Amino acid sequence: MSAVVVIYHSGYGHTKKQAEAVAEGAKADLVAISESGEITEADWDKLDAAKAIIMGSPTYMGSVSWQFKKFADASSKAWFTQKWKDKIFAGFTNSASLNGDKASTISYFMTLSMQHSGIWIGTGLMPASMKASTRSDVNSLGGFSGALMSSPADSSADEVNPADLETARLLGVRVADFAVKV
Ligand SMILES: Cc1cc2nc3c(=O)[nH]c(=O)nc-3n(C[C@H](O)[C@H](O)[C@H](O)COP(=O)(O)O)c2cc1C
Repeated sequence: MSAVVVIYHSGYGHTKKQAEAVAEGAKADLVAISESGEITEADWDKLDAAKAIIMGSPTYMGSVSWQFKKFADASSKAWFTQKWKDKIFAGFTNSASLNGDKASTISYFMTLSMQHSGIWIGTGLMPASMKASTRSDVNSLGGFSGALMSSPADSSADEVNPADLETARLLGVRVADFAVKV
């Protein structure tokens, strides 16, 4: 089992690419939440054993998908005994608009992490916010609290932005570093 687990939902495959990039950076186990909002008992065991949990969901209607929320509600079982206390947490989200209220999704991940008495890790990345900045720069969406990706509504999962994937990968690297330190 890996020290870091990436748990995510993706309806149409875009956020899956982002999750894979985070997992690559963190050398993490990937756990996909199913279309019915379920994970297996073995997946729960992985989460219980992890030092760090990185959460991901597309932003749907300004928040996590209902499948992710079903997982979050099911995590109340771990919450009752504070099983995940002092684990490291981080998050990422992807949506169509450049903004699209992605911050609400990241904010929800942070709330969930605090309910589990965890330690939140942000991206630690400076934003690409100069006149010369482009969408080919790392962290061009300026995510401090979590890694952000924007996938235009008419784009396929194979067309996700490489710089956003690199932003995701770097979040994974950072979380894995902290998992070793803590
Ligand atoms: C039900 C639904 C709600 C959505 N709500 C938002 C939204 O609030 N903001 C936004 O920018 N995009 C929104 N989108 C677009 C998705 O976030 C976008 O298509 C994303 O790439 C989907 O990721 P996925 O392929 O991992 O499911 C929504 C899409 C769906 C299907």
